[in-house]
Amino acid sequence: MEKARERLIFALDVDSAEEAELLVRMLAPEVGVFKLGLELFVSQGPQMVERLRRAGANAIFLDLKLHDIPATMRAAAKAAARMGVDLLTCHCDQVGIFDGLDLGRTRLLGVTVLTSLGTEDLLAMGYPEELSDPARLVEKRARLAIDAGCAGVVASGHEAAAMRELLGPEALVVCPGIRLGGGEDNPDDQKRIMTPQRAIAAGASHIVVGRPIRKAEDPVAAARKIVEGIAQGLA
Ligand SMILES: O=c1ccn([C@@H]2O[C@H](COP(=O)(O)O)[C@@H](O)[C@H]2O)c(=O)[nH]1
Repeated sequence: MEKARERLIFALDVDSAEEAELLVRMLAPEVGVFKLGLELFVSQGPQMVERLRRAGANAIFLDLKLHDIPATMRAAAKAAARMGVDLLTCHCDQVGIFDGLDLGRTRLLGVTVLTSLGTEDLLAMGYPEELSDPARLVEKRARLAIDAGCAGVVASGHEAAAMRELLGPEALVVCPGIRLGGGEDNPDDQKRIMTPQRAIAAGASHIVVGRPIRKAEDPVAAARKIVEGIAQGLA
């Protein structure tokens, strides 16, 4: 089960430092990586990284989805690396953004197409018909992410198999938009959803889960059930 647990990333989408610490203490035995996203980072600031560590988070994923000109992206990535986070997300619109940059233990993940987006959203954003299928755009953006110097990508479970084939066995393929009952569960604002088992079996290295654990009656039991799903997907 240890191998399965390491692949579960829990999204700490709360705005209070105390609530985040409580969740880390409660879920550390079940979860491999804790994700510090925009809500908590903007509310509490960089000090939150150290607070999560002290609460028991072994690995921290800073999900800031950096998006700016190369000089600003590089400077922000270096600042995140100084905090010693394990993973950091960015949008990669230009080749070679991070060329020659030593970020130590911090590995970069390129965001491909947000899991809350579907074909209609891409058309509304101005993408042409041939790129309005999220899978096509994910592939293009994954290539840019790797060319920019990322260790992997964020994509939905629907693209996990294609990502694994394109990027090879070592790449990180991190999949949010996870729902336990697949299409039958409440998707909230997610459009491209998949079960833990199917996402992992398709080639995801990690899955990201927030509300299905946080809003469960028993978050520890929900996390355990997800780890079981991951183990089945690995088998
Ligand atoms: O494409 C993306 C990229 C990041 N996320 C983040 O993952 C979690 C998902 O939360 P749920 O409650 O399990 O839906 C959230 O923190 C997002 O910011 C994503 O969903 N999709």
